[in-house]
Amino acid sequence: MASNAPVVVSSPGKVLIAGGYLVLDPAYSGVVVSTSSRFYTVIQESSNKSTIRVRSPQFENAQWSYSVGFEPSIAVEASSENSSKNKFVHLALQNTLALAGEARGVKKISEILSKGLDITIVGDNDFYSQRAQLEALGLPRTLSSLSSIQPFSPQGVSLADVHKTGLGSSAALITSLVSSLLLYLGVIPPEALKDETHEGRYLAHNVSQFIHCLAQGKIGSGFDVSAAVFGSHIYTRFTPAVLEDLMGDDEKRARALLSVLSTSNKAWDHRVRPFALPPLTRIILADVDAGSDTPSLVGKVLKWRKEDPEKANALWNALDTLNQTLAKTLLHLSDLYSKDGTLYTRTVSELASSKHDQWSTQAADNAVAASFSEAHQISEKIREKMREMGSLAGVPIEPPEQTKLLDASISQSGVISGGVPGAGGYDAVWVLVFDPVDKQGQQPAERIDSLWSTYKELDVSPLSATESKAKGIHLEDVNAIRGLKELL
Ligand SMILES: Nc1ncnc2c1ncn2[C@@H]1O[C@H](COP(=O)(O)OP(=O)(O)OP(=O)(O)O)[C@@H](O)[C@H]1O
Ligand SMILES: C[C@@](O)(CCOP(=O)(O)O)CC(=O)O
Repeated sequence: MASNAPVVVSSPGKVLIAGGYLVLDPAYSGVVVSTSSRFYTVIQESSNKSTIRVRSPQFENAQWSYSVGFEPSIAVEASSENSSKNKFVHLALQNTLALAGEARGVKKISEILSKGLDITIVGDNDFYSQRAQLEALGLPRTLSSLSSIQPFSPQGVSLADVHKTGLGSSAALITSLVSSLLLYLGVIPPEALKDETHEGRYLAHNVSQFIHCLAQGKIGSGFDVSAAVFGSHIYTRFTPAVLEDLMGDDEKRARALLSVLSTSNKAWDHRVRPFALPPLTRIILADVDAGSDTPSLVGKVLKWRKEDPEKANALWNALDTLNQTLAKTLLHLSDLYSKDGTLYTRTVSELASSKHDQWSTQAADNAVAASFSEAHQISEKIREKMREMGSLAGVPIEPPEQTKLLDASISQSGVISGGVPGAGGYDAVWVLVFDPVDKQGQQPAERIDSLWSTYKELDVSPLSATESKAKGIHLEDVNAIRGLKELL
């Protein structure tokens, strides 16, 4: 694929709307929604022989040079002149190039790299808190203010100091970087990034999943990388054993990279089942400025599960049934739309201007209203169980401050459901609202916007993301992405 035209590959961020904690166990599944906010990796040929230069122009001090050696095997070395390190980028380069060497032969890879590479990485504004930008522009924290911030806005800080919003920046970054390299080095064809079921996409998944685990120093559930590769879906994790051999030992890694990461390795047992939010709805995310430490929440919940397995398993089974029912109900709504779009569209317009407790009248003889009402009730039960898990494990999964914010949000007209994403804590919420075709009067999204921007008890800032319907990794045209070409 090496050519003079830049190769641009994007990957979406994620929101785990159901299945936090449970998704760590292959016996359960999580419902993950991919976001319109994406990471973009641009690869261009450079004139620096066997040198790879990587830039992240949104950050201070974020340019790294690497030299590539080919004898006795492919080795990527960071230049001693780099003023900072980027472990995620370095490991992605080292392991993707090594795998490409195994797949295509070291000679071929050294030919492709004979001119060197210039790589530019950017993330949509949503991945990083835009509070400071909005303040500098004198704008309120609303959805419309966000659209006036320049794309890929400079953050004015180094990567180490940036305030992330929880959309999975490192997973989206690794996936777009790894996939763009696999494409550039001819390991996968462009079709892999267009066709949802192409084998090359599965390879991009396995390689990204491994490198993300290696960079994070642990084998997590991997739902974030999976969303970055495949888009919204119902995710069941892989058994961690598949990666164990590659995690610690450099020697084993050098020998077994391709055989472990190959799509023919049957030890990859993760499952990706289709999911999408219902038509004429919109997810709205908020960054809440009261960070919590996900690893410590996870550690405590898993410790509680070990100590009190009977109670924990009963709670997890009940939660899983609710999570799967929520996914099924939301998917059923897409079916109802396909069967009778007119009824569906009309019902959404009606429900959009009333509160969830008034939907039961329509629900009696309208399957669309009944399913939306059910989706509301199930997600409230999920919140209840997540709070119960929090209090049993002694961790703030949906702390009282977030309960108040969510209750106030969900009681607005036209709001279907909501919750704390992923591991929960203080730092984010999501809500699902109607987005009717017929936009008369105040819209549900505007009600949420106005509630959040005037909310006094917590510092809430919306994100601009909606659900990405483009299924995961995407091959882009540099001219079609606003603000990208100017950064190259
Ligand atoms: N724009 C970028 N350019 C280069 N590297 C980046 C960029 N954004 C993130 N990274 C890499 O990802 C690392 C952050 O990973 P970490 O796992 O802490 O984030 P995360 O959990 O994915 O965050 P969040 O889910 O809040 O977005 C950074 O230290 C850096 O190595
Ligand atoms: C708690 C957990 O299930 C989800 C964490 O998700 P998030 O980073 O809070 O979006 C951990 C994991 O799946 O890796």
